[in-house]
Amino acid sequence: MARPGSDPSQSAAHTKWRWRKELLAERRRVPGAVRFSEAISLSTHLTSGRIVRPGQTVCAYVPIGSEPGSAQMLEDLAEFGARVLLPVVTGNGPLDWGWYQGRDSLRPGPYGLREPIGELLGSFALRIADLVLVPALAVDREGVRLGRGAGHYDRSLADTATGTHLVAVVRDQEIFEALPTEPHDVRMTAVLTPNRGLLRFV
Ligand SMILES: Nc1nc2c(c(=O)[nH]1)N(C=O)[C@@H](CNc1ccc(C(=O)N[C@@H](CCC(=O)O)C(=O)O)cc1)CN2
Ligand SMILES: Nc1ncnc2c1ncn2[C@@H]1O[C@H](COP(=O)(O)OP(=O)(O)OP(=O)(O)O)[C@@H](O)[C@H]1O
Repeated sequence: MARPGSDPSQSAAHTKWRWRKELLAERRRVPGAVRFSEAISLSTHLTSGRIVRPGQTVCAYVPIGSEPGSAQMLEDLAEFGARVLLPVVTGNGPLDWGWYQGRDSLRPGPYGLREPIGELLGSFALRIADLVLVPALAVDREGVRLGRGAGHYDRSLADTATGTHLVAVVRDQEIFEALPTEPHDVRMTAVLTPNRGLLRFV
């Protein structure tokens, strides 16, 4: 990828915007068959018993567009015995959460998202999670994550209990040496990729 340089005359927010554009363009070029096999690999890691154990609570996400993963990943996690929470966008504040109750329990939400139809548990539901799978466009060696730029996850993750694993999910090529960062960015504790599995930062 043509990586946007770190021009000191540009703000971090502007540099982030340039990274997002490149990363999204790169993702759109990934053939469907590659996406499909990468999604299977992610599911295999998540149900290996080394990342999540049956009975644990996982905040996951329903992948949209070219994001890594699949709706099947949620089914696989549930079948494995994990309790799966999904994010619900309610405005500009932190995300709300609802239980994943099967593929028929999703309805269309904003930005082309699919969201759970059940009861909303409130933003603090995140505190019962053992692990949060965080959608990301890229992550760096220090755990800095680049998201879509709406700030939903940064606002939500500030509330997680200490000890909660924060796992960015990206493609193997989306781990970089150093990404632009701002003070509100919440560091990930690990990254999960299809081919390398789980890499811990701390
Ligand atoms: N799957 C998923 N769920 C998520 C997020 C995410 O990044 N991915 N979010 C992370 O904060 C929150 C929602 N925020 C979002 C903010 C912007 C866009 C967005 O720009 N969507 C594109 C279309 C996406 C595509 O097709 O690739 C758009 O509306 O043009 C999506 C989600 C909560 N749920
Ligand atoms: N904890 C916070 N409190 C208030 N505003 C915040 C907070 N975190 C992020 N923001 C605001 O949200 C906007 C987007 O932030 P940023 O570019 O870091 O998003 P992102 O992490 O890439 O996206 P997302 O979290 O939605 O996936 C910024 O304008 C930022 O000021």
